[in-house]
Amino acid sequence: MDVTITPSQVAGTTAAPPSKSYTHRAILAGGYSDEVTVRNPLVSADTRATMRAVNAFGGEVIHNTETGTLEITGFDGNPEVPEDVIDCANSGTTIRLATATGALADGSTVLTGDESLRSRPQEPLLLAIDQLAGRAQSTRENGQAPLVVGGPLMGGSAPLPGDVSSQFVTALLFAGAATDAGINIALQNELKSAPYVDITLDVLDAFGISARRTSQGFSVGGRQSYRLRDGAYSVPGDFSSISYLLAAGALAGNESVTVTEAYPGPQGDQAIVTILEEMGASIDWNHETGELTVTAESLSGVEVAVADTPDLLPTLAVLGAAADGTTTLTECEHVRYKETDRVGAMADTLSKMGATVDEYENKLVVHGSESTLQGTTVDGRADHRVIMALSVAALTAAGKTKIKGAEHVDVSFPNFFDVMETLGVALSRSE
Ligand SMILES: O=C(O)C1=C[C@@H](OP(=O)(O)O)[C@@H](O)[C@H](O)C1
Ligand SMILES: C=C(OP(=O)(O)O)C(=O)O
Repeated sequence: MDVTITPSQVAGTTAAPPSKSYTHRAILAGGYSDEVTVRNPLVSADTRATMRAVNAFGGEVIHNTETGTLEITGFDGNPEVPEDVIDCANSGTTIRLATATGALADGSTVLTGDESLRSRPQEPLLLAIDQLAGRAQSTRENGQAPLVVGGPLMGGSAPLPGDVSSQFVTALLFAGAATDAGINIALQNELKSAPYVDITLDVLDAFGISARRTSQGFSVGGRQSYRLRDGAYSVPGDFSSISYLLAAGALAGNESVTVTEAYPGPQGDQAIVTILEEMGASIDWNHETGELTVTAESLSGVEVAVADTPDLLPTLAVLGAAADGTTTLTECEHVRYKETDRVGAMADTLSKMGATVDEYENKLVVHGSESTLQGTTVDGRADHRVIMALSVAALTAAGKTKIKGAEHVDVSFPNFFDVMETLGVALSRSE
């Protein structure tokens, strides 16, 4: 599907979609448990991949469309050897978390995904699993999926680089609780995307699993049982998704845009609120009611290190292109290992729209004052975040912008374009 966006002003109130990161973890923790209800889950292409993984390991995930809940019967810490290959589609979180889960089973698990996923790095996790007495291989021996993993993983200590993906840490903490020995992770360098491990610790704690930071990295004790403390697990709103709504309101609001279900918590991407304030947007955030309101002002450029918040880079690049002055996004090398190289993708697509952008290995500089965005046809690179960020850029461009392959928003925000329409965006869909 292609979406053509006419420059529009936005206003109104909309609810934040449920968090993708929390939903993946709640589904997997439900899989590791006995019986669990997950309220307010994100049901999207990526979280469906994690549901498939839990089913493959012998659990059962049922989406009750009447209550909007997921009813999970878990495999209770003992994943079965899957009957078939697990298709993780486009989801990095799924393949990493399911790879470590597969390493617990007494047999082999085969995992693969789409072309994008099969190009993303997995080697550090495979080496760690080997170190922990499991077996893990890339079929092409290039550190990428398809992967074959076998167990049972005993646990122990493993070194891990911190600058490729925090999902390796998350994967080992989830699986480590079900090993005999537990797992100690020794980080070899500073952890990027660190708040995502805070989300992991938050979900593990809710499921009664004790895991912690150590002076070297992280540690989880073995022989623990996943048992949800409360009757059901409720997923909070997603701040990465919220970032597009706030950016639209900050750049193209004729009145304010209010996002509900925006409660403060461990999500690193809630930094979008302070970054927008620093750029000059007017924001009102009621932490108790979860209402977050933005009113458009003229924005000025900022310097932001995205080490902790990689998923904000596309949104920030667009904000920078529409702001006065220069926006510099630093510590962004790991943002190249996503569904696409998002540093390169934003540099190319925003340049095509008329922005002046300088791309460096670990830095993206957007010269807002030298940029006049023009509507044109851009390729969404089959990447949900690139597509959503470009949709926001299109609101302020001169003329219409056509975004190709826009259906990929189904990865994290399936009704993104419907929500944009309810906020006043004029758009059309075509095949
Ligand atoms: O654990 C998670 O839920 C995620 C971690 C981050 O990835 P990396 O840790 O690979 O940077 C983030 O970019 C991704 O969208 C979701
Ligand atoms: C990178 C992302 O997710 P994943 O790593 O799970 O594919 C994302 O949602 O931007």
